[in-house]
This record gives sequence, C-alpha cells and structure tokens, in this order.
Amino acid sequence: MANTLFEKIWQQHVVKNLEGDTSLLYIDRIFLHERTGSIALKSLSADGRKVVNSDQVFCTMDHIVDTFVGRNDNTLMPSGKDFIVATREACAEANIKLFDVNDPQQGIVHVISPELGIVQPGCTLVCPDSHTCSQGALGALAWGIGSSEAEHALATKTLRVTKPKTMKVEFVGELADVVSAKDMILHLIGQYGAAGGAGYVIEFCGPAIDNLEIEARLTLCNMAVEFSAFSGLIAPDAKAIAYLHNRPYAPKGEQWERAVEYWKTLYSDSQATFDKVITIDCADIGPTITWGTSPEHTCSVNGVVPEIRLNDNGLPDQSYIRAMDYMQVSPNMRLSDLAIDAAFIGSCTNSRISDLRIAAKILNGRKVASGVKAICVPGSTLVKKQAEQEGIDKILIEAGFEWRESGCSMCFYAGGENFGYQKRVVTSTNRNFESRQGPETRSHLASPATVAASAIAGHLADPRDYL
Ligand SMILES: CC(C)[C@H](C(=O)O)[C@@H](O)C(=O)O
Ligand code: SF4
Repeated sequence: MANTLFEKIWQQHVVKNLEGDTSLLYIDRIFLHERTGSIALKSLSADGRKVVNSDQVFCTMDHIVDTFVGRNDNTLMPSGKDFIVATREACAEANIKLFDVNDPQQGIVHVISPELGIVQPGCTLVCPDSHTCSQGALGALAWGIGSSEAEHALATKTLRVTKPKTMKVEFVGELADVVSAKDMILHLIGQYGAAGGAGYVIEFCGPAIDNLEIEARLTLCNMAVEFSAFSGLIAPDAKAIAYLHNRPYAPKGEQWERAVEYWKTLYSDSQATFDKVITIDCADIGPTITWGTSPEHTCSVNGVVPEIRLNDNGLPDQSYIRAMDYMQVSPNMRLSDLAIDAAFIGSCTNSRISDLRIAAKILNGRKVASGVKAICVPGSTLVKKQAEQEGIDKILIEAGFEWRESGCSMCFYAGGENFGYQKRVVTSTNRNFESRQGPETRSHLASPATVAASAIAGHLADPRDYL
C-alpha cells in the first residue's frame, strides 16, 4: 500500500491503537527547556515517578536566561533564577543531559537539537514548546506538547496522539534572489490564513523545497504551528543526511550506515494520497512582512497595507480594524513609510549561521539608522562562535547592532527585557500578537535580510535595495 512519509513514521511508532483515530505512540526523544520542562520534572518527582530512560531526554536553558555578555543565573525576568536553579537540580536528579547557561553547546532548543544531531529522520520527538515542529525539517515527526503530556512521555516513553489529517504543500518554481524560506512560509500563511493548517500534519515538498538548505527548511517548518498545523515535515534527502553526518549525537560507524539505509526509505510513495494539497508558485513570492497582529496579516515589503477585509455579512472585519488600530497602520499606507524603533535578529525561526550571514552581507560597511535599537541574538553558542570565526560579529557591531549570548531573548516578553511601550519592531521571529515582544509593542515579522535592510533605513525596507 502506498504511504505518505507521515504514515510511515506513524506506523513505525504505534504501540497500541486506542479508540477512534487515537494511538499510543512510542516517543524516541524528549527535549525540555527551563520554562516548561522544569515544571514537568518537578511534578513528576512530586508524584514519586521517575524518568524511564534519561538517555532519551535532553534539556536546555534558553527561554528565561539573559542574553547579555557575562550573564549568570540572575535574570531580568522576575524569579527567572528560580526556574534556572530548579531545572538544573531536576536534571541532575533525573540524570538528564542539560545544556546549561554557559555550556558551549547551549542554545535555543529547536536550534541545538538539529545542530547536535539529536533530532534524526524518522524519529518521534516531543518538547513542551510549540515550535518543536521546526525539527520536522530533518524528516522527524516532531511536535509541541503540554507540560502534563511531557510528564507522561518522561514516565512512559509513550504518548496518546490523535492522528492528524495529511496535507501536502508543494512549492514549485524558483525563488528570486534574497527571497527566503521565511518569505515562503509567511506567503503561505497569508494566502491560506493562520488557521489554514488546523488538524493537519503538513509535508512540504516540491523543487523549491529540494533546493532549500537544511537551515532554511528549519525556518519553514518552524512556522507550521503558526499555520495551526499539528506539525510540518520534509522528506530526508542527501542534504539532510550530509547535514547530520558527524554531528555529536548522530549515529556513528556501522550504526550510521544502518541509519542511512533506513532514512532513505522515508519519503511519500508516488501513489500516496493526502487529504489536502496546496501548490504555491515561488515566482509569486517576494520579500514578505506582516502589517498586523496575526501571521496571516502579510503583504509585500514594498507594498501597501491592504483594505479592511469584509466578513461574511459584508461588514468590516473587526479583527482587521483592531489589528490596524493596534499597529497604527491604515489601508493603502506604504510599509516603507513606517519608521521603526528596533530591529531584532534572533529566535528559533531565524538565528542560524545562514541567517546571520545574509544579515552581515547587507550590513557590511553600513550603519543602523540613528535611534534604532538593533539586537542580534545567535540561536546557539555554537552559531555565535562560528559567526565570530567568520567576523560576522564585527560587521554587525560596527553597523550598530548589539551582539548577544544565545537564547530566546526578546522573541517573547516574559516580564523581563523588552523593546518598550508601543515600540515598533522589525523582527526575524515568528509571532506578532499584541505585546508579544513587550508592552503593546508592534512587531513586524520578516526575514533577517528584511530586518537588516530596515535597520539601516530606519523604516521598513526592501532588502533587494541593499544588495
Ligand atoms: C514558553 C513556551 C511554552 C512558548 C511556546 O510553547 O511556544 C514559547 O516558546 C513561545 O514561543 O511562545
Ligand atoms: S525563540 Fe521564541 S518562538 Fe522559539 S522557542 Fe524561544 S520563545 Fe519560542
């Protein structure tokens, strides 16, 4: 029988079929972070239960840690230190591998898991964090769970999961210069709505996906959850296999050979059917940015804010009115007329070395506009080190960017460091809802290239004008 990639991985992991579409699935890897992982570990231990196999569990300090150079356990986030200390203690007690605050392999969970070869094709990986879907880029079934599900997985190596429907999103044609995976995913969400993927697991495929490097595929899959999908994944190809080769946690020697043999079977059979298919022509995608407070509020960076959408009754959609009011934009306003207060390059969406390279290419020899607070937070300590070896830090600092230690940082506002009241931020992150990056901040989601160009211009700007 012809199967999709998802069905192959699913079938491999069914321990028992339960009622209806629900199955008990075997979980290969569990990743935790100090914000939600510590809660799961604490509660597990309070119940007198144990982590059943700590070799399959990893934890990092990314969400709460400060990103200032010279950081320690103290954080700007009130009581952040408590989470850090509790996580450290819980990991030591359960014998879990922890990438601690100043560990050379520390970083944002969805950046370090691929970077260290922890996520692998065909495996099931869960983390109490919504952007776990990023890791599907390597052909894994990876999805975000809640803290109580994390407890269940830690104690049993299994989870009850209701089978999602399958969607194929095929990208055909070629991307224009500087147009990136971030523009692709924003374009998809803009076209089909932020709920467009609800109830589905999405396989991204097609010639334009084949052409993407692994880091770009991670960016694309990262925002599957912003499309409301259960997860996103991409069949592992020669690029995925080459990417994983020799990574610290990837199999070695004979085990590597056997793994590769298996990974090569992980693709959707040509006769396999999907519940839904979407095809997107990359010729239609340009540098894309959000104007509003949902990832579906997108437009071209050199375009204008759209008209207010009408609802089914032909009346102005209140969510559009509210978003425009919050963002202080109005229909037909040029995006390039919006002055920015801040520019942020970071997050599990766009903080890998390829993201920093494109930013450096644009920023080289230029200056951030006066009055713009510009911050770059590498996605991992290894990315930071690599960037420093390439001189990227110098280019960014010279241009006027702050160069930070790795972490989630101001991708999300948790009561600590933020961009300030009602500040307008152009950001390489994945969420733009109200106050996501600070009190009433106005976030415009875009690619790192667009963020860099806008930082120089002092207003939202098209990266094609800066190459
Ligand atoms: C803190 C964590 C639970 C949260 C998530 O799950 O997404 C965070 O990573 C985010 O991006 O908002
Ligand atoms: S970088 Fe942002 S989106 Fe990613 S895990 Fe951290 S807080 Fe969540």
